[in-house]
Amino acid sequence: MAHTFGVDLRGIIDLLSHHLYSSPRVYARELLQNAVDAITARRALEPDAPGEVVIEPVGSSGGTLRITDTGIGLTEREVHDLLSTLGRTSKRDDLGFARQGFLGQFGVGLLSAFLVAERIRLVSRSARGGPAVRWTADAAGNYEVEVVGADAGVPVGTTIELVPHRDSEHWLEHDVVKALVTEYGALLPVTVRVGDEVVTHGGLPWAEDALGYGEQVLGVRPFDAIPVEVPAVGLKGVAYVLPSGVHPGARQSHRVYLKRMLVGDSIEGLLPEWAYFVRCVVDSSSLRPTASRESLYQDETLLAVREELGRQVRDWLVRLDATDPDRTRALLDAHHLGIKSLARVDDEMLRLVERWLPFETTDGPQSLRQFRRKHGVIAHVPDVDEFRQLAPVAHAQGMGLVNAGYAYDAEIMERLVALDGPTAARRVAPSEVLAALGDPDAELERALRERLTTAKDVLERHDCEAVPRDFDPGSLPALLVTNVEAERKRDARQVGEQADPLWAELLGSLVESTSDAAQRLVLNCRNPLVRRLAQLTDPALVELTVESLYVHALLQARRPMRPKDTAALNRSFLELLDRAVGSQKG
Ligand SMILES: Nc1ncnc2c1ncn2[C@@H]1O[C@H](COP(=O)(O)OP(=O)(O)OP(=O)(O)O)[C@@H](O)[C@H]1O
Repeated sequence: MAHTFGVDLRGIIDLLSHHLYSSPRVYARELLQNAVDAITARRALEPDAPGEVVIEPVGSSGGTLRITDTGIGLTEREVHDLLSTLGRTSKRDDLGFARQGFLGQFGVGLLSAFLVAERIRLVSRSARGGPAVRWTADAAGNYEVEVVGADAGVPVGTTIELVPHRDSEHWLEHDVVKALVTEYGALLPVTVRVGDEVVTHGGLPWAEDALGYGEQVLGVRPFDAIPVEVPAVGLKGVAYVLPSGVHPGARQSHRVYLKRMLVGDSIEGLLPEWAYFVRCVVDSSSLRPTASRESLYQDETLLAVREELGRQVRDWLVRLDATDPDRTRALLDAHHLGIKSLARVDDEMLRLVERWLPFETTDGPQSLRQFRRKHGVIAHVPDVDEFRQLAPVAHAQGMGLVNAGYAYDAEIMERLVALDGPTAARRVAPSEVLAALGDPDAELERALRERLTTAKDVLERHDCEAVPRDFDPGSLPALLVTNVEAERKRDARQVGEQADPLWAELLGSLVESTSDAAQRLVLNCRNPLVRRLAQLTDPALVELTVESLYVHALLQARRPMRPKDTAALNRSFLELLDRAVGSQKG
């Protein structure tokens, strides 16, 4: 024998309120949506039919909330069929596909009224004829239907009345209702009133003043407003480029309307991740909402829309680059991370980065293109600290270096090589820079090494080995580099394989060092102070000079100062001062 499932309405309402909808506030949206759909249905029969929804919150109409529409209304049969059967809807066709033009489709929305009401009363008269009908239902699943009568003066349309739960009255009061209805429905294409106040806008506010609307929505004046459109899903709107201060990890959130009804303010997944500095406000006629209508269904269509919107933002960037260099630079300043990330996979973005984004170089901040024009190749170091150490050395040798130690830099260099060939960019190993330093005069080196033996304690204290070398400019007394022996040996072998024999030999001499000190102080024998150091006889002065040179080189390398470095700085500075003042007195 066949049986039919029974449904416990209380269980279903509990499911809706705790697991489908995030808050009881959605009741306002569902009622509004049904009213608008009813007007749409009526206008399909009578194009000139009135389109108005009036909401009277608790207080203005006694202890209940009333929502009246001038829609298609319901016949007695439809009331039984559509309102009293869970999941039954008039908004799907015979094959079960959502009908064009309607907001609803699942046949459960009306139940959300039970999130705030213990009883729903509905009076309706169908535009298709027949008497007015009254339907009364409670949250336990009991309902009654009665015919009001053909001559009761009920106009075509529907009035729904909610009798609130004891603790839900505030959801139905004027201020809350007005705020909810305005938030969800301000852009709806019908007139919606809360009491006497019309809350609908009439048009799309971003179409009138995109930047002004953006400022209102974002709380800050956008950098720019890009009109976006995806006709395949009836989508139109604006992509707002944020002015600055957005973190790349920040969650993207967009304001999305479906058929002019708000879905939400923090909808994700509408733009590719790289566009983290863009926020959209869009309305679409055919993107699919989830059953709660609080987010978008993640399907192939949404993926295609995401691609297309990403493409439109990117095209805007390319246009900006071609027409407005100053704004392009300002944009890159604010959002270089997102744009760099895009440059890894997009050649036009790569060119934009190459032309406009300032990189730290031995010639000061400049674009890769500028650097390449001067040096022929983008010689880059893939680590910020390494760059800081090597930059003064390289600069002194007239060797140009680019700091490629920030996010995406290395991949950008690889892309440049892939596009423009191996001469476009080249990674520079530390040993390559050090190898360019010459051998000092033998006599001077011998004298200097003797002094360095005197200052052995100072050098040991700083875990440092001193190496005399000969290089330009003579004004630079010393350089401090990290002695990463293993890495240097590896680099040297690598460079040695590629470099000419002379270079390979120089490299070999550097690598042969057996010191396991963590740092290397490269003293410049061309520098007058270093030359004088070689002649000093007072051991205390030798120590003071070596420590001062060390501290100076440390500051030059822009390394973070550890407490013992700060102590050394104070000690040497004060002692030098003391000696200078003392000698003045004498
Ligand atoms: N104000 C109204 N005027 C006319 N018919 C209505 C009204 N409200 C509800 N109905 C009828 O009741 C049916 C069920 O409504 P309900 O809100 O539960 O689901 P839905 O709107 O079809 O879909 P969804 O669950 O996506 O909102 C509707 O399909 C519609 O036919």
